[in-house]
Amino acid sequence: MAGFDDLASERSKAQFDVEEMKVIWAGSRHTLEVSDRISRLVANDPVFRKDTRTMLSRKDLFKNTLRKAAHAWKRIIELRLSEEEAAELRFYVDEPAFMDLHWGMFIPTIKGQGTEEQQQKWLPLAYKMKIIGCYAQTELGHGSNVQGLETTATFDPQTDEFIIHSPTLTSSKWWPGGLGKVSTHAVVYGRLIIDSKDYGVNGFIVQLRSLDDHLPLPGITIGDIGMKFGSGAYNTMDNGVLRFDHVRIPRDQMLMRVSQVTREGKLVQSNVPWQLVYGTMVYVRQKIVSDASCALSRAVCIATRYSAVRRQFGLQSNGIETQVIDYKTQQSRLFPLLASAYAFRFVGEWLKWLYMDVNQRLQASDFSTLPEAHACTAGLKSLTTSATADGIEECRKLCGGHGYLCSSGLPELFAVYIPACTYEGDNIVLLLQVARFLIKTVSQLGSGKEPVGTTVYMGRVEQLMQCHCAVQKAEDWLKPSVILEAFEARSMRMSVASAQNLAKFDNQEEGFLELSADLVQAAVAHCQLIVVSKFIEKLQQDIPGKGVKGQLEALCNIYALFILHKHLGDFLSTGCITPKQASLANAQLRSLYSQVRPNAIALVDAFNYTDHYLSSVLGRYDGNVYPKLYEEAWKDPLNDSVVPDGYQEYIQPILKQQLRNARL
Ligand SMILES: CC/C=C\C/C=C\C/C=C\C/C=C\C=C\C(=O)SCCNC(=O)CCNC(=O)[C@H](O)C(C)(C)COP(=O)(O)OP(=O)(O)OC[C@H]1O[C@@H](n2cnc3c(N)ncnc32)[C@H](O)[C@@H]1OP(=O)(O)O
Ligand SMILES: Cc1cc2nc3c(=O)[nH]c(=O)nc-3n(C[C@H](O)[C@H](O)[C@H](O)COP(=O)(O)OP(=O)(O)OC[C@H]3O[C@@H](n4cnc5c(N)ncnc54)[C@H](O)[C@@H]3O)c2cc1C
Repeated sequence: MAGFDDLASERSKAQFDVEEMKVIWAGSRHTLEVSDRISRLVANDPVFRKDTRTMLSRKDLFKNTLRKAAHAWKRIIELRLSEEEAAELRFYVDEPAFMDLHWGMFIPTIKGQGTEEQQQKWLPLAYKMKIIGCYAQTELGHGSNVQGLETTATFDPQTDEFIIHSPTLTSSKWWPGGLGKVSTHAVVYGRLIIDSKDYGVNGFIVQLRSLDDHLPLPGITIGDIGMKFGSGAYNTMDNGVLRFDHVRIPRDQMLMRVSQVTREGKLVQSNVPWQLVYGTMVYVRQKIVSDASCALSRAVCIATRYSAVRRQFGLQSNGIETQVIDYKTQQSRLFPLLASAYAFRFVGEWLKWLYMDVNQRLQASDFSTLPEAHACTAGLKSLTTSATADGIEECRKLCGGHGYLCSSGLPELFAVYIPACTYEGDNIVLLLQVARFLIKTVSQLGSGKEPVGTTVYMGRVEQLMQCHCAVQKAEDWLKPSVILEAFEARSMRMSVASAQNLAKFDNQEEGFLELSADLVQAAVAHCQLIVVSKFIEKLQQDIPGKGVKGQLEALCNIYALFILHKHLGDFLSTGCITPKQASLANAQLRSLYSQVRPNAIALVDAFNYTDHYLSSVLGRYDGNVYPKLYEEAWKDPLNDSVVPDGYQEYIQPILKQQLRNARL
């Protein structure tokens, strides 16, 4: 039968050890074991069913999410799951919910910005979920511009309290997830005012709702901000609005790791940089990069399996049509996304390491790597989420008409994913942060301050400004050193050109605004270089398993040459490569697609996704697409009755009218 046979035959063609690739994708044998076990546990639990999500009203959808969250918590306790296993369980439940913000932002903020004492007080309550918290930073009038927040926290020395207040409509907290209907507490960001002096934005732990009856505490107005894009999707989350009318909290509820307010109302700065107030965002951006590879690989898995099952045109001698995955156009759209999923996985792994490293250094009062950690998390968050959002939509198109059906899983995945381009920092705003970092690095070249970390290549500025690409034949593009040099030279030259253009302005801030579109492109080039170089570094590790390394090399080359092809203008205009070398890169890319083709299904099997997680008829492991699509259609509530509700009121009168007209 079509589908079953197609995928079985594809799997038999694989030229590498899929089980070993699963370990590489998971990160370790241990992680694979945990994620495999937990994903099956979730898939086999009827409470975690997802198939009716797009058909529920907002209220039913939300209540169902609450039910799932409560059930998830119950299972975590009953099974005594570790922190790692519990996080996996929440991941595979696959439904945005207040829990994400509680575990993903509220707790990390207290850990990162609270003193030892504050952590001892609040963390046990949060870990046991005796309180539920969210992260209330963004306001109706200000999101990107954190320093523009208007909420005030005024110290009252009489009572040793802060008075939290929303002075204007635009100061209403707006967007925080989990705030609208669930959270009992929030970390609220507001301006610290002491003795009428404004000391800028700080975080405060504020109780919002009664722990007895869940009603808002006096002075607090709170609610949900309304339906968001798509059906189901992010509407399981209660993004909220919050206003304060002179709400009092004890002084020790200001998060005081970065600066402290004494009983006398004196502000004392710690030796840590003030930017640690932004620390949770660095943590979450790092996490978002890892999650991008999950969302993209999920869409790619669906589109790849379906492309092997779907046949159109080109009758072969045996009378069957061509699998659409065999069309070169399909390959040239699909395989770069497959390669990107792997590339984002590895850069995510590296970023996790970078984040752990910066944290360890911070504990030892070494703050030197913080600016790089900020630039890398901001830039890679931007790059990977934009590519993933676009990639999911491309996968929908790769599945033709059926991709537009909710049962393909792609519309909901797209709707749930796209806000990642906005939350935790608008992607353009974040690239501008990277651009500032690059300009600063370029301006310090030659000053004796050597560039470090991901900008170390900038130390070779003279060589990179002059080098000529050595490619003479298509296979030369397979050499990692050739690819790296081309990407380094492009990034170096774009940053230097931006810095030179900026230097022509008397006012640097005005210049920065004027040149911001070019600066963003320079930032993108730098971030793409990071992704390519981390993929290449990954390949230098010991990679066991028959054929695994070869497949990863092919994917790494596809990623790099696809980016080169997409941004050819950059590479040509900076003189990094010639038009002839560009055309050789293209020829090499085509040949790489042919190399990956027989392995495509096995490469997506290596993600080890359950059908429950994919929630897609088109992406089913068994390939049994058509009977299941047919079956799924009949489940739609519209098909509950043969004659639809409304027939007598609305259809019949039209038909009768037409009949009369026809007789006239
Ligand atoms: C839920 C989590 C669980 C899992 C994650 C997985 C998926 C996520 C799921 C759901 C998401 C749900 C929630 C989403 C939550 C949110 O969106 S919370 C709100 C997030 N808001 C933002 O991201 C706002 C973006 N804006 C900013 O970050 C800043 O305002 C700014 C754009 C960086 C500008 O800052 P500022 O006005 O202070 O200006 P600069 O002059 O540009 O910077 C001053 C110096 O500080 C350095 N800097 C800036 N940011 C940081 C930082 N984060 N860390 C370290 N350093 C930083 C900057 O480089 C300047 O340095 P200098 O040049 O040396 O002076
Ligand atoms: C689903 C979702 C969940 C969220 N969850 C939370 C949460 O839990 N807690 C929380 O506090 N917040 C949350 N947010 C808010 C989120 O962090 C902000 O929406 C985000 O930081 C973008 O800010 P903004 O909305 O102010 O966009 P704006 O800054 O208003 O952006 C609008 C446009 O202006 C452009 N722009 C802005 N500034 C510049 C500039 N300097 N230069 C060039 N262009 C610029 C942007 O690129 C964009 O195109 C959430 C948002 C969403 C969508």
